[in-house]
Amino acid sequence: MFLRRSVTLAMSLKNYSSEAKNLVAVAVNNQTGVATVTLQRPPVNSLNLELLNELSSALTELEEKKARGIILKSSSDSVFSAGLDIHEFSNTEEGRLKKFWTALQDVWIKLYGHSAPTVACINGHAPAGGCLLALSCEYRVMLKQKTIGLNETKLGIVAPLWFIASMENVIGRRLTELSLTTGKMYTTEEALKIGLIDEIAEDTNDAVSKSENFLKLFQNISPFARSQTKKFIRGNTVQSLVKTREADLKAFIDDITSEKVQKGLKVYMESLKKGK
Ligand SMILES: CC/C=C\C/C=C\C/C=C\C/C=C/C(=O)SCCNC(=O)CCNC(=O)[C@H](O)C(C)(C)COP(=O)(O)OP(=O)(O)OC[C@H]1O[C@@H](n2cnc3c(N)ncnc32)[C@H](O)[C@@H]1OP(=O)(O)O
Repeated sequence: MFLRRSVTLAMSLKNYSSEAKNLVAVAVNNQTGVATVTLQRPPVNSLNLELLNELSSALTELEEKKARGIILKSSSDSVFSAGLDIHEFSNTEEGRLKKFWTALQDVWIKLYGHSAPTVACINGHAPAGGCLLALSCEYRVMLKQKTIGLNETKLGIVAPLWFIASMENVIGRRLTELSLTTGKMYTTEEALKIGLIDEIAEDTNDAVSKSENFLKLFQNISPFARSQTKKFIRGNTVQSLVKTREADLKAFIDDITSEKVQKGLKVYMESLKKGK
């Protein structure tokens, strides 16, 4: 039985980051064992080092505590996540850049390969890294009239292979190639048509309820059989990054610190501000 009453476990009170803020809240329903993980870094949940570290710790804890399901959502119902925090890219101090990319790799490895069933409750726009988080889950419910996609080429950057694989495993190679090369952002309705998302929701409550319904499918399935099956299906994709983490990190640092990319990112940030 799924009860609406959620208890906030001790872990949700923990402050995972070095900043005196909670950027990720975790609430576990003690009846169902389902955890709701809420990104809460206004205004747009851009993914900086501190948020990624908190998310990574939360995913580890939910693995250890054998959560029965994870619903990933945003505290805002306008933006799920604006993707990676572009300010992290302009801070080219190598120590932080390395920690930042390593934290993103960690989050993806943990979320993509999590033992618990995962749902992205995409209650807002989800460009780039926001789309990556959604693609890492097993099911996607999205609010109407929002947008989603891997738009990296529009910023003059190249989506790494594991971003590409995450999309390819959901919508196939042909559509992934078209989507990434053009940096296409899909509307919710378009995303449903191509299978990038699974369901459309009217509002956040509806999205949470649809996410919970998906997780109910596993009520009578052995968690071991389910998670091993997921591991067989996703294992190769996860391992391809695990084995190449150092090279991937180096490619990121080389690319992002190049003069050409830095100039392009500056122009992109200015265009975002002008768009207001
Ligand atoms: C060989 C391969 C190896 C390595 C490859 C190398 C590099 C590849 C690396 C990484 C891949 C990149 C992944 C990413 O995720 S990059 C980020 C891409 N994100 C976007 O393009 C989203 C941009 N934002 C938006 O479109 C809109 O903000 C959004 C639709 C999300 C929300 O619109 P809304 O109107 O609600 O808000 P805004 O007024 O636009 O924004 C408010 C505020 O927030 C700032 N902002 C927005 N997005 C970001 C961001 N991603 N990072 C930092 N800051 C962001 C925006 O500028 C506004 O700020 P201010 O003007 O100060 O209020």
